[in-house]
Amino acid sequence: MSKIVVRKSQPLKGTVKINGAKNAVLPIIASTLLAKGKSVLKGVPNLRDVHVISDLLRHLGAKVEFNEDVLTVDATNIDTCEAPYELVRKMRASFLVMGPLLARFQSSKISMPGGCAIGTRPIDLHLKGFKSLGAHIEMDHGFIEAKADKLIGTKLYLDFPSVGATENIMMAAVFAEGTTIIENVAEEPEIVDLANFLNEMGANVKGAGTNTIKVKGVKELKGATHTVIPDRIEAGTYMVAAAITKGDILVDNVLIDHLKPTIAKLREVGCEVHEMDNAVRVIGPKEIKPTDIKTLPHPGFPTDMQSQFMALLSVSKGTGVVIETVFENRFMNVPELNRMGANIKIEGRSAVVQGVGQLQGSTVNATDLRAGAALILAGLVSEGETIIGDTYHIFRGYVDIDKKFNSLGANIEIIEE
Ligand SMILES: CC(=O)N[C@H]1[C@@H](OP(=O)(O)OP(=O)(O)OC[C@H]2O[C@@H](n3ccc(=O)[nH]c3=O)[C@H](O)[C@@H]2O)O[C@H](CO)[C@@H](O)[C@@H]1O
Ligand SMILES: C=C(OP(=O)(O)O)C(=O)O
Repeated sequence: MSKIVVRKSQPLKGTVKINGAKNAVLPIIASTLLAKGKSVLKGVPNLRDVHVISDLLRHLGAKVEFNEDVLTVDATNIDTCEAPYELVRKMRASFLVMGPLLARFQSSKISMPGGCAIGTRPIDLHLKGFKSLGAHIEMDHGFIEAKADKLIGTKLYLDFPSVGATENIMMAAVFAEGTTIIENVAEEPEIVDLANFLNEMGANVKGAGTNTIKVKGVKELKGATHTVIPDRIEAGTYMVAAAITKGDILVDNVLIDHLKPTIAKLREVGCEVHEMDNAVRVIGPKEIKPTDIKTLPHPGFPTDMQSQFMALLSVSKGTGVVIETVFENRFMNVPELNRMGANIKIEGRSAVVQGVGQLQGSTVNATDLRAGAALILAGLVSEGETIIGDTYHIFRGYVDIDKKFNSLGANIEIIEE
């Protein structure tokens, strides 16, 4: 397995181009199962997770090709509606094939996704939605089997605006008889991108981006061509890199509207942030001011940016509090940052981050994807070398992370072992 070595760097300067969003493309790829004919997805990031879901679709019988950043899927012929453990355990988003398979074939059997380093991550809300549409759900030997004679439009209220449940139920409802109204849904930009793609394929989905989505059942979907939205979390990570290294980075290919909470917090810590049409320039402050952060469903501060800001606050001039309300266990990177000399204390769902003058390079482990990104950010301003293990988490979500950082003046090396 590879390790990432990060050496202390000068202030990072230059331009970095952001790839398509992992969290948009995964549900969109799953949704291609709904259509007969070929779908062409553009701006697809070359990430481990994209390869995992492509393999899952191939296992089901779809034809999938991935060249440069274009992924084509033809799911006209599907051989099986069963997704095995080996494919689902690699990535929780694999469970997103259940909604489309149930919608198109009235049957689907998917291995239960496990928890992960950030929480137990149950799927009860997904199942509640399928049941409400008329599916019968059974759990058997670690599999969840959903079956229906036919799905019928329904009205349901999500107890929590879960991103995955909103996506899965929205996809399950596209062929249901009548109209499905889902209330208290997630409003993330990735939900809007999925709804746009579904509509491009011929679905009738309204309200994505608000807290109520209405899906009017249609008879069939056809393949469509779609460009995936830019990755707001990858963008945010490079924006924090400008702040922590006191550099000056132009982050290109972004949608400013999706970056509002990140921009607001960067301004609070003293950054100069210039918003442009499709780019944002972040100039780091001489001294990083502390701030408080509370993660929330969109449009609140994204949990996927929490770890990166934790690294930033570790070197601020003062004390900040980070409250994680979305996942119950997303502070696994705190002991790793503390190994690097940070001063962070956890109290339940809050972390009190007292800024220190200097971090020290250490041997640390990426406990999850964004925790890994946070360790890279911390490594950029640590004395000496930071050696990061369990790097596969990082490659789930960041394309060419070493090359992109090095083009800005960093000294990051991937060592294959
Ligand atoms: C591939 C993808 O898009 N991943 C994102 C997605 O994950 P994911 O879709 O898994 O996240 P959810 O929004 O579903 O989870 C949020 C919270 O709801 C809980 N929950 C969820 C479903 C359910 O049936 N029951 C339940 O209790 C979860 O345990 C968690 O505490 O949204 C998260 C929240 O913005 C992001 O951090 C992830 O990067
Ligand atoms: C938690 C994340 O992803 P996933 O839901 O795929 O684990 C993430 O992108 O930070």
